[in-house]
Amino acid sequence: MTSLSLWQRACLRVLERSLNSGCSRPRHFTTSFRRDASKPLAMEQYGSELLRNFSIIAHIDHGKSTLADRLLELTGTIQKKSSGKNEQVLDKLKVERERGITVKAQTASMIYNFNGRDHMLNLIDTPGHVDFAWEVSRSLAACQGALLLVDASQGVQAQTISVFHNAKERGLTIIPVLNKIDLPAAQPERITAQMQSTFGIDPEDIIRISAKSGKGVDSILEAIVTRIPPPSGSLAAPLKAFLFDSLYDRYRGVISYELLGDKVASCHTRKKYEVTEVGIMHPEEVPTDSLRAGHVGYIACNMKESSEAHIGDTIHRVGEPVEPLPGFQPAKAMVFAGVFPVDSSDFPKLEESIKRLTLTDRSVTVQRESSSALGQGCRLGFLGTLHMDVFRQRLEDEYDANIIITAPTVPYKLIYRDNKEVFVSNPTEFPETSDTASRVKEIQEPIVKASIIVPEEYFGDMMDLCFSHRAEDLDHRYLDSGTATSARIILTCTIPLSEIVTNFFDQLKSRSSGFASFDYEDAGYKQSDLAKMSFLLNAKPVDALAIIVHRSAQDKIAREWVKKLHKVIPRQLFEVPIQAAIGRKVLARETLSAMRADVTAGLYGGHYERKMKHLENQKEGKRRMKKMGTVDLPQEAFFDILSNKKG
Ligand SMILES: Nc1nc2c(ncn2[C@@H]2O[C@H](COP(=O)(O)OP(=O)(O)OP(=O)(O)O)[C@@H](O)[C@H]2O)c(=O)[nH]1
Repeated sequence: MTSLSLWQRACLRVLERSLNSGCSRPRHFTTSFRRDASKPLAMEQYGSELLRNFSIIAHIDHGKSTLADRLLELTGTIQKKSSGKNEQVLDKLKVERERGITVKAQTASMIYNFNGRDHMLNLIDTPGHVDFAWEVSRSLAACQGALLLVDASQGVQAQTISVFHNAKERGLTIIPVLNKIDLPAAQPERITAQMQSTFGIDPEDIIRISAKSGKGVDSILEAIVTRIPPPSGSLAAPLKAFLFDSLYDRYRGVISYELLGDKVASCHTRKKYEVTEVGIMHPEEVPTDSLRAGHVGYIACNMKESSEAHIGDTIHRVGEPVEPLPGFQPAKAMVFAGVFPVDSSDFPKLEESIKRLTLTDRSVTVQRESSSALGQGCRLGFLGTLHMDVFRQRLEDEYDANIIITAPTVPYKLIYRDNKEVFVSNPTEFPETSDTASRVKEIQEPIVKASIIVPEEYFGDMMDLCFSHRAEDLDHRYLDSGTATSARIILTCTIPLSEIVTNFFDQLKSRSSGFASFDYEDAGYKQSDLAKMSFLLNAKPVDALAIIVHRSAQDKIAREWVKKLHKVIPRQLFEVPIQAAIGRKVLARETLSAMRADVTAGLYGGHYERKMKHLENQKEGKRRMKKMGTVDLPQEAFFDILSNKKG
């Protein structure tokens, strides 16, 4: 049998001079392209004036994926489901279906006949959660227009504002859409006024729809063609493709179309590749005879390493060098955690799975790390905690990995006395307090500018929540002008990132009965009084449990954690002190009592002294054990401690 690696190829989503593409695991749809399956799709009939590249942007759950499905159905790209089940076509990952969220931007091309001419509309679906803002900007870089979707019952939310500004800054044409007008709680007039006052949108431009029932959706298609400009680009110019996304497709077999046979090169790495296939996402891969100016599609080529695919790279034909297209801000990892295999012999397999997965999710950073408690592992950087959760779930779902993930840490900045700046995102590398005094001049932590939109009645609770998380510069204003019932307030503040990577979001939701929405953006670094807290079992620190804490909360955190450890660590043959310490100072302690085996059980009657002798021997044995004994912390205990952390 041919080895798997021979079938492995890299797929790159590209935007041909502002064209992109996407690949995903094949599923089967009946498509409206009544084409001869043995022949690739002819693309020359879609000149750039007949192309529209657009995205749907919205706050989480406002209906992007549902609208995408309706658009695909209306254009006959997919068949309408007779079951009426609202399973979303573009949410392809298992984790997306289970959680009902979009994590990974997907692409789909549809054909829409307007004024007697077939237009190709390329839709790039975007995620809504704040953690995935990078995916959103990446998608927007490939578009000329965006549908700004707002839920008619919920109105403008925190991410509606951030995605609107993101699209505006890129000069995209924005088509405002009011969704869910079928809901009894919909307040279209009020939300229209809100959109007008918040974004300066003309109410006349707002299209009212129900993505669920399909009402009004047809007018969106018309607006896409009439309001959004076509992509620019010239057929005569040399090939210039913007690399937008990449995917490692381990299941691909032989490719039947040797379409281009062209050699292309990357502006970034200068490496050359042979193109074995090009095509469009429809929403599955559909091979085409070519990709032309403005088209959004994919290139399959013989790329071996995931690290060779640089998002934002420009691809050109070998021998026809071009000026690279402007890339975009690389993703910035904000939350770091160690990932270790439960069975340490599984490390090579885990590392390989992580490598593969990072090709489909380029925002994750990877570094090897080793821990004396957990063995060999990887330190991964994520965009946020939801992103971390999703990545973990994908590792488990798609690669069958059995892993332990350590508590999340943010990247701290240490400024040494010689003015050298070092970023530390692993608590084990954080200096001890004595070190801090002698060599480190200043410790800084990342802060973010947060905005929370909440109905007036929860305002007090939100203020409390912010204060208890070290928020500063609090400010607020009313979002709804005038006398609307239950007016909504937008609260802004700066807050340390470390405070929101734990349970902030859960508390925000529960303390506002789910009504608050939250968004944040990077606001740089700020000096802070931080220290490394170690946890000691039997006087020995366990490296994988170390955390960085703010001094103001150190006692509380120390007490909580030792209690938790006490609960999950199994009793040993000897007594085990569990301590939390900063430097040499112990802040909290619990004692795990020894398991007492009845060493006298086998003795019949006998002398009292004989019994005592046995007990003394046992005591001595335990003392010896304790002296040299390390506490075996089972992996499940790690799992319990770390997964319970938020509780
Ligand atoms: N009543 C009603 N429900 C809708 C409508 N559009 C979407 N929904 C529902 O709203 C929920 C969220 O819809 P999605 O399409 O998953 O939202 P999304 O914006 O893609 O969510 P993310 O991908 O997580 O950002 C689903 O339960 C949909 O069925 C609508 O027009 N009317």
